[in-house]
Amino acid sequence: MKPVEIAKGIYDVGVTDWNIRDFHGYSTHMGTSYNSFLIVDEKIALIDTVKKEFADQLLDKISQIADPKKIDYMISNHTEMDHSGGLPRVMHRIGEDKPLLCSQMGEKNLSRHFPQKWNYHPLKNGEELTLGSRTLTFLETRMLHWPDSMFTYVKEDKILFSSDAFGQHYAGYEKFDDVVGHVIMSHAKKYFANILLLYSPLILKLVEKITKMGLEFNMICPDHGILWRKDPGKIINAYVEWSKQENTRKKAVIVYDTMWHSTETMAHAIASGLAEEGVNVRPMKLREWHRSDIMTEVLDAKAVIIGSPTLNNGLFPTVSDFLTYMKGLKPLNKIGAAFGSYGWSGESVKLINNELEAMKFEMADPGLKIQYVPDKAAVEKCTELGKIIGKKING
Ligand SMILES: Cc1cc2nc3c(=O)[nH]c(=O)nc-3n(C[C@H](O)[C@H](O)[C@H](O)COP(=O)(O)O)c2cc1C
Repeated sequence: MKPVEIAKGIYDVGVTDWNIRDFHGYSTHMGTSYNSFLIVDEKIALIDTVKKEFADQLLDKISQIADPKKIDYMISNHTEMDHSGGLPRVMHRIGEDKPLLCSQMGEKNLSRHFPQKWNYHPLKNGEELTLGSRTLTFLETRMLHWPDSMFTYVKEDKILFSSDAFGQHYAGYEKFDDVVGHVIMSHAKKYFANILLLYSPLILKLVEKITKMGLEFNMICPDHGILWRKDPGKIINAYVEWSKQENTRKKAVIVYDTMWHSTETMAHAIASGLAEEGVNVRPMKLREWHRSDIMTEVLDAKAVIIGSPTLNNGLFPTVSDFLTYMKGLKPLNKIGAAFGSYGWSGESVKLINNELEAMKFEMADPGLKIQYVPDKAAVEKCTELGKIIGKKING
């Protein structure tokens, strides 16, 4: 792929990783891209690099525009290795003594990744750099999503280079929101649900801060996926809505696993009770769905109902896995309930309740456990539980 001129003298020189399916532990349906931006002015700056194994592709693209040795500034918006892994190759080519601009935490974190004694220029929040006709402003966005994260804003072009924020794991020749269309929102949603959800309060503060500063955006350029040029407000509004977690949709997700289908029978009966109450419900079996796909559904669900058989006095391992994962992502304002089949000791429901209560879910019911295979009466109890949860969602 050739470099794409996204505005006069500003190029996306990033690379596409078509086949990546597991991105630090969650699934990508469509690969991803590692975006990197070259700004050619009186001085030349490169914003972010790419994964180590793609560094030569990045350098090839840069060379189509300018000799890499002519790059005056290397800017690192984020230390994570999908953006910094190419730094050793790039610094070697552009000159080891070239200024490497990053946040103050960026300097600390980069030096914990790379032994090279680069010419670090740690930046203060709001610090500016003039490239000639353009001014770059650096905005610290600590913990969005790492301590080192920052944005780079080009005043004159009103372009925000937003690092991992507003990204999506999407690989394609379409580079812009208006070309790819609305389908991109499902990728942006999955990315938010799995990477940013836990920082929702910080996101709301950041959007408020940016609004107060009166920053305007002609384009938002994240480090993954497409660039927002037609409607940058669309992704900002979506982030605000997702971060508020008001969960106004009548939607429930039933997350479960099963060995002999008893817990599954319960899941489907609970689902039919919810459906009777007009709730949009999705039963999702953990060994069929990746935890990150389930989390995407959880993002805008009002209720999350978890089912597990009892196995060796505990939870089925995939259920523990999911509860650990969801707990870390800190979803807010959810209704919860637990269910499961058991043989003799039946600990699973209590264990799930403990976890959901620790996550401050509003419990709809003490939970339902059924011994071995659910009979007709047990199935009715499950449907009843679905209705109880449905009424709570409606009420
Ligand atoms: C290897 C194994 C270990 C089990 N351990 C327990 C246990 O410690 N306590 C219990 O109540 N039931 C235990 N059971 C019984 C299951 O919970 C029971 O068969 C249940 O109906 C399975 O539900 P499922 O069909 O949804 O998998 C165990 C079952 C298996 C296969």
